[in-house]
Amino acid sequence: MATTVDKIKAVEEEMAKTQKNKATSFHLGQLKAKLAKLKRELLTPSSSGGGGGVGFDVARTGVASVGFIGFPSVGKSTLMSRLTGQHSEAAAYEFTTLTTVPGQVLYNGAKIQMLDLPGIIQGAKDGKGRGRQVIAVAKTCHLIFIVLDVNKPLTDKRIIENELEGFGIRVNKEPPNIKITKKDKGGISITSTVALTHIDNDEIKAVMNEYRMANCDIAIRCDATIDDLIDVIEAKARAYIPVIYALNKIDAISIEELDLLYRIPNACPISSEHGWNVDELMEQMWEKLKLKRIYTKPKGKLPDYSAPVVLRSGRDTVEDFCNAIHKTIVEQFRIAIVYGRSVKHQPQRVGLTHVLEDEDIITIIKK
Ligand SMILES: Nc1nc2c(ncn2[C@@H]2O[C@H](COP(=O)(O)OP(=O)(O)OP(=O)(O)O)[C@@H](O)[C@H]2O)c(=O)[nH]1
Ligand SMILES: [K+]
Ligand SMILES: [Mg+2]
Repeated sequence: MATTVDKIKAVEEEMAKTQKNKATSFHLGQLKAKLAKLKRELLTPSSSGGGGGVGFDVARTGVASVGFIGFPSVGKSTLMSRLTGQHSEAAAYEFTTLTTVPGQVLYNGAKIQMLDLPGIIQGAKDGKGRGRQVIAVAKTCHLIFIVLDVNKPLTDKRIIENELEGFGIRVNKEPPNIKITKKDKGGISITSTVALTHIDNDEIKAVMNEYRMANCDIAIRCDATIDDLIDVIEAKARAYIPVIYALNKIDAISIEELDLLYRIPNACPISSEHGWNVDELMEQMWEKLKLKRIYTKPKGKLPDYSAPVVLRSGRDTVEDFCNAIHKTIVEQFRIAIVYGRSVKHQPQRVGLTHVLEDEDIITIIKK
């Protein structure tokens, strides 16, 4: 019997043979959906040849985690030791690091977990080396540092991105603005608020057909591609994760070369060995993580600026704040008084569902 990897290869070959035009768009849509389903099968731990993060995952600490991904010997472990003080074995030979090594940094009062990971190689997503387990850990992180050696070709960047993409990670991207609502009958109806330049209705219908979704309303609010549509259907298998390219070993290049590196978006040139520009890397990390520092002000006293409660965006309501301090607080909660960017009036009384912003000051009034 053909393995999932064989089936993927067959579909990819057929796609390569098929020219994209009006007559083939239904067929191509079907193939793309087939491919996405096969890839999910490959990555689901229970299926044959699958690989989850089991064995490579470690206990999570702190408010957010950052995973280090890169080819062997680009300097991930040197960076880890530099940032966290947690020693992670570094050496001139490849695959020095064989498992996840956790460490922690305290930045702006937030405890952030750093995960040094083994190096991956091209083809990792298809099961080469232990790449799948490594990428599975990265998929659960809130931010990924793609570490690159600036002495190596810049095409490495694209190769690593492909590996992550193939594992369902979407790099520096928001989920596509497409809403699919299932119905009992009535077939497929497609509405779009912008002109669709990449897909036609035939293709969309082919994908929905392949997923056995015969009745649904599809509202498209972006110039989506067929891959975007599939990403929305496969939402459970996708992770939208911010990435910073840590361009390491800049001590080995010239100033002219360094100037070019500064033009790459989402990149931060560094030298792990010498500690050059790692402050900048930490600043970029802070921006990408979008954490919110909430200062507590005991009634009638000054706010405590020394130890903020740090929340992640999306889990940033007054209720989340209460739970971050102690589970029982919500039961005794009457009202909160908030100063800062999240409120119009300074101060303002708010309830549990109110969304807080970075550097808000809060007083909890109990029943
Ligand atoms: N010149 C220079 N060398 C560096 C720098 N950072 C790391 N190295 C060297 O690169 C080699 C590999 O470093 P590691 O930290 O072990 O790299 P790694 O990515 O963790 O490697 P694996 O765990 O094997 O995947 C070592 O010889 C380091 O001394 C740097 O900023 N500049
Ligand atoms: K190494
Ligand atoms: Mg290492």
